[in-house]
Amino acid sequence: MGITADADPFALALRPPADETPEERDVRLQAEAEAKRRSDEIDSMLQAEALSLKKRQKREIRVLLLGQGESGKSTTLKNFQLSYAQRSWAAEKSAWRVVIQLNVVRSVNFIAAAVEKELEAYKAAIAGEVQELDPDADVDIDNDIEAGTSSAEGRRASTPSTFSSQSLFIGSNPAAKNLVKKADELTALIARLKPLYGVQRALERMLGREGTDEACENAPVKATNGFGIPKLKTRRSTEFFVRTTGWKDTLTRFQAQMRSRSSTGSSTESPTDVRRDQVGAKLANCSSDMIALWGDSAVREFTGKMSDGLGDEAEFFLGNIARIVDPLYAPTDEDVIRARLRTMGVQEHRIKMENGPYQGREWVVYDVGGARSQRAQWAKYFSAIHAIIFLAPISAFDQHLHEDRRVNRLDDTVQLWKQVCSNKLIQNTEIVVFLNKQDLLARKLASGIRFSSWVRNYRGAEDAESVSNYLKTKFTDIFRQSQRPPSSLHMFFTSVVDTKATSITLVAVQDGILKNHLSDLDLI
Ligand SMILES: Nc1nc2c(ncn2[C@@H]2O[C@H](COP(=O)(O)OP(=O)(O)OP(=O)(O)O)[C@@H](O)[C@H]2O)c(=O)[nH]1
Ligand SMILES: [Mg+2]
Repeated sequence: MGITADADPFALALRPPADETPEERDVRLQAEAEAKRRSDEIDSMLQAEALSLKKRQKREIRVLLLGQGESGKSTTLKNFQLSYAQRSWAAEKSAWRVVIQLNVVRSVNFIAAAVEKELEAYKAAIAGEVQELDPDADVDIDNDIEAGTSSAEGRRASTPSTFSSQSLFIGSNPAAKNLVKKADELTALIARLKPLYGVQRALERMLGREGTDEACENAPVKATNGFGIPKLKTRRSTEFFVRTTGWKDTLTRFQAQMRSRSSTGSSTESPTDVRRDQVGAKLANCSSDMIALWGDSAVREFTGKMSDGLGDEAEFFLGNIARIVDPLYAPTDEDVIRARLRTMGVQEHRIKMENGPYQGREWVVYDVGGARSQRAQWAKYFSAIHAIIFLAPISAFDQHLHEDRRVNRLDDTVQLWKQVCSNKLIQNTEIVVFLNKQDLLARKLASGIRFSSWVRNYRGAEDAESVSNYLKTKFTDIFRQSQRPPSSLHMFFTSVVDTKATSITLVAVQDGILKNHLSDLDLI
């Protein structure tokens, strides 16, 4: 049996009252007409908004940057900003000063703690107070700073046992023996650098320190061996990060305030001013000792033998200490490109093209955190993107993940690449691969580190071109297995710290994306 008007609760509710007068009827009809007019108005507003959003989206090129931690994703993003939005790049440049100073101080503290650890081990051996140092253990500089101790002091409190002074001393780094010849000089130098622990903390607070990524510490991840690479043990990952991009606005505003205060001659100092002044003074005081530490041949030899630990930015910034700690220091384009600030979560960046044939069009670039604990967040960005740029840092073939030292970085990249290729959500997406860090690969191979020692199946020459071509073939083979159209893969050899070469690569990337997405991008 069907529902009658009497049984339908909606019809019942909307039915005019049975005793409605003609006047009441007119009022009711007028109110109904007014309600309909307003509803139509809202509908057409929503329609217009949806249309304008669609139009805007048609003018967007949405790109997702993927790859393990330190693969060069954020550096690639900076290249987009430098190439396509020079005005906003210039406006934000000065905000990077604090990050760059933090990069320098962090590297110096890391080296000082590593050297100190070796010298303490040597002294203990000489004094007969031998304690076992784990040759594979890393300097946990963040914990030392928090605890207010040096790395070696912190370590002294750990379980002692015995072994021969010879093996103790040679333990962690074969280049360590040359440090001993200068033990007293280096110990005094490192003692003078102690104020830099406080400077590191202060700089982190200026950026809005958010702590460490507990989730990725000692993560029990099973190491897979795509290339048959040895595995090592875990270590803590405690690199500084900020979660949002807001720090740039805060620092830019702060710097603008400073400029206006100095131009008006105002002398009222805020706590941040005081902190900044103290940081500046301590940096200036330690400047010559920082330069001396990095300039020391034994220290340089020792750090050169540490494959994991110092970031790729370290060498560049340590070579420029005097310039960076100068009170009038203003970051250059290259400084900003090289600055390292770990990404957490997924950050959306809108880059409006300020010039060129696509002026007015907008890049929407999603920059993700690459550490293992971050990767679960990637998938929800897979839909509605035009392209993925996959960063493979191929110089890292002899290095291990910060978050899990059992896992070789090249091996991890290969596993990630397999996952990207087999993902069903991105079957129609352009895939761009940057076989990145070519400059470091060339340098590493030239220094005598052999690719074939780490990738046992490799039989080619030990030069960057041969190794890169070998990897290109391997990456292409994996892509082919996914049975996707070969035309959707674009592969480039890159060093994304080279901004000139990268800007040319980005034009090729843009052309590749636009060519294959003519139908869904509103092109002239
Ligand atoms: N020499 C050299 N350094 C590079 C290259 N690409 C990136 N770097 C450096 O490597 C470091 C890490 O780069 P990022 O761009 O921060 O890496 P990321 O992939 O964003 O890392 P997460 O944010 O941790 O996921 C930075 O200090 C860069 O300057 C390269 O091609 N050559
Ligand atoms: Mg990043």
